[in-house]
Amino acid sequence: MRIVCIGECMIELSGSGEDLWRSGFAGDTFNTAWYARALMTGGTVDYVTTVGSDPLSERMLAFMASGGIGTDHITRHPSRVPGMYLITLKDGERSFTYWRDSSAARCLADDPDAVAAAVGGADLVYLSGITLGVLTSDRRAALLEVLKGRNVAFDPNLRPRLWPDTETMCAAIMDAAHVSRIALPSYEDEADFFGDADEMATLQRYADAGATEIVVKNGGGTMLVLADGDITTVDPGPKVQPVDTTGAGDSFNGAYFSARMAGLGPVEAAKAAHQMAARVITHRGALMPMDLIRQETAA
Ligand SMILES: O=C(O)C(=O)C[C@H](O)[C@H](O)CO
Repeated sequence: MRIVCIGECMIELSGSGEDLWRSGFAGDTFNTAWYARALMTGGTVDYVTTVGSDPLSERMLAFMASGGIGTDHITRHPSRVPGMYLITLKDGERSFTYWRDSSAARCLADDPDAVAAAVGGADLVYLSGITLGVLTSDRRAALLEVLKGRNVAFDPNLRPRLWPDTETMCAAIMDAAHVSRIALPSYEDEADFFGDADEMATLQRYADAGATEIVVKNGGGTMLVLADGDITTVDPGPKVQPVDTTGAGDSFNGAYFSARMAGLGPVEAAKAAHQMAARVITHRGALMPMDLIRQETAA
């Protein structure tokens, strides 16, 4: 089994709220690759992006490789450097400050043939609304063209700051939905920007676009799962008090893919994925160390 995740990994600054910051590497699609890699027992997880030729890019690649994530299809930009973001917390709920306007990752689809080579033979290709939001509209179209007809999983991960306006964002999200078999939207965000009246409206919109396997995530609330034409309501159990919600949805996706690759059905996979996300929000930053992910999952 080979999963290919496409997007932007940044330098992440997380901290205790005082002027002492811990730096790491994170970015939604990379976070998903990380959790999938930690939880999958075999197979390959590759990441596709563009990094720079600077020392921090080297460290980023070394970090990815140290986690067992394939970097062979990551391209280099001669002068651009990685983007960066800083996490601010309020009662465990995160918000981000970004420095990414001219990051190297914005060039990840400059060579569509290279992307086609990277996803060739993949069992699953994963991208997000953030992947789309860092690209120009022509590169976005070229990327979606490469992905047409493949087994594509998509998390809309709505980030309005990456887009000129809500209309452009929503149109691009639905363009990606049309090439996706699996959709993993989060209800609250979707309601904010698409005006969905309830979780079912979110599910229906992605089903209408052509997705046949859908999980509508819902923070700690009830999820909806569409699989084989049936819709199941999944109660995730008691709410967890978050320390830092960064990476919750991404870890959900990684655990979901790992569970599906291991043969679990979508409903069971969604339950396992929710358990992973519930653990992630008790840790600071997007990524838990891989050995801790494995230990806590085994316990
Ligand atoms: O917000 C982004 O673009 C990021 O990728 C940063 C975080 O790692 C991600 O949002 C967490 O889900």
